[in-house]
Amino acid sequence: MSSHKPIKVALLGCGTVGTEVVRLLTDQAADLTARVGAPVVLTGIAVRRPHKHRDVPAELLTTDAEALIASDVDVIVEVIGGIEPARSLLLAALRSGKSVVTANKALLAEHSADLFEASDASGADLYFEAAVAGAIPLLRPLRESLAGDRITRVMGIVNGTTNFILSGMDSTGASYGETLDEATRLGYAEADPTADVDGFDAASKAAILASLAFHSRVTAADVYREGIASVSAADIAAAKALGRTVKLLAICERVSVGGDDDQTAADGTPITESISVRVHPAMIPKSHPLAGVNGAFNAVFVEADAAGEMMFYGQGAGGAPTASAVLGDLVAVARNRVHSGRGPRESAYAALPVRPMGQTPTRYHISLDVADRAGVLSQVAAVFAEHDVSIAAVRQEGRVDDASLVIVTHAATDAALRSTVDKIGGLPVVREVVSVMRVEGEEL
Ligand SMILES: NC(=O)C1=CN([C@@H]2O[C@H](COP(=O)(O)OP(=O)(O)OC[C@H]3O[C@@H](n4cnc5c(N)ncnc54)[C@H](O)[C@@H]3O)[C@@H](O)[C@H]2O)C=CC1
Ligand SMILES: N[C@@H](CC=O)C(=O)O
Ligand code: NA
Repeated sequence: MSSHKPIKVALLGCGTVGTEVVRLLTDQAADLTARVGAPVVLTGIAVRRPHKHRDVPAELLTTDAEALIASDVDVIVEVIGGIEPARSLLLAALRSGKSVVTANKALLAEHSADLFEASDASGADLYFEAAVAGAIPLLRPLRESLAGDRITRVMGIVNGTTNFILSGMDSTGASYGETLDEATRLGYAEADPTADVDGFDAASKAAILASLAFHSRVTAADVYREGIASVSAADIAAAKALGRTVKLLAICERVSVGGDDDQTAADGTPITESISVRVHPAMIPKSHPLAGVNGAFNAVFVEADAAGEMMFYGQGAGGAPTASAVLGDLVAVARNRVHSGRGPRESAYAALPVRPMGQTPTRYHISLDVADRAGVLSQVAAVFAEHDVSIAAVRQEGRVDDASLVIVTHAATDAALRSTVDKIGGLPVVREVVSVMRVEGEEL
């Protein structure tokens, strides 16, 4: 039996994730006590609608989240989502020395500076493993296990809803709308699913990943973002024809600053390294390990100087998987309280600047419908040359009166590639730009 006084926990929000947190806390109470070294006791649940039917102890429900935070609880678990009132509630909790566990990526991607400052001022823990890639242990490896290495790249599928939709479109030809409804029914989608399909959710996660991986402060506003709304059946067919598949990727990578860039920091010192943080659909080869990640599963590749390549894979969304990560954090902060310890602090010391997307090296796949006559290829190739974009592969297929031309480029700046596509689209010999998509995960 434990001799330490109970660790009192208050839950804010009781929706998809909150309900599962209550279930796990209840079902595993004895094990949690043994693992923490003290009983972990849920003392209140703040909800918006107390009379709604939920499978949780009704006597714990309250609509007064502030009062719960002001009570003698040790840990606040926040699964409300969104910026306000979550931000004010968590700042109040941290300032009064309560440990905080949150799954709220939108909040962390915008207000981590304030939250970490409040956590530092009082010495209270701030844990958020559930905020990125659901159940998958990813943030703790970045913050702790890899803290002695130099991470160079983090690339992955971090949004379950969009991966569920793209997988459905690729495998069964299911429609976008049908699969989105199903993802919402299964508890994967955000309260407002446009956060998923427009890439905001993945961009928040990319900001959190880049901040931790590169010890820099990156907010959601710094992340280049494209969602999946523009991914068409033609894009998916074009990818399939080339042995590729389309995924919404979050990519965070170090980019060396070349001689031409000549960038300087505000204090005049030359910048030698920057980071690219971006979310967009991309074609990846079917042979790439991320290509086999389907449904609401997430997977994240991490590359580090000494460790080499690692991949983290598992359930990235849904009530129970997300609650697993919340409970893991809850055990960690409870243990810290029992042993008077503290989790890792934020380390934004490297302060690497985020590179504008236009200056980021990317590669494009371009599929064109062109007139089938002599000289077309040379006209198209001339536009690439004019923009200093080098072509890695070309495939041309003729038909009766028109032909298709598929081009994959070598890396060039995104701005040069965009200008190239714009100019090609205006050539009289080009009937239609059928598909344009970035290419990741292969060397040519
Ligand atoms: N559902 C998932 O797969 C995952 C969700 N998350 C995050 O977890 C958080 C919760 O997500 P879900 O449970 O899916 O959302 P949800 O919408 O099912 O639950 C949120 C609950 O909070 C309640 N709420 C809103 N304002 C409140 C207030 N002022 N006081 C008390 N309760 C209030 C809502 O009525 C709702 O029941 C979000 O930050 C989300 O981004 C993170 C990873 C995965
Ligand atoms: N809506 C999110 C939930 C988990 O973070 C997703 O679909 O991944
Ligand atoms: Na996680």
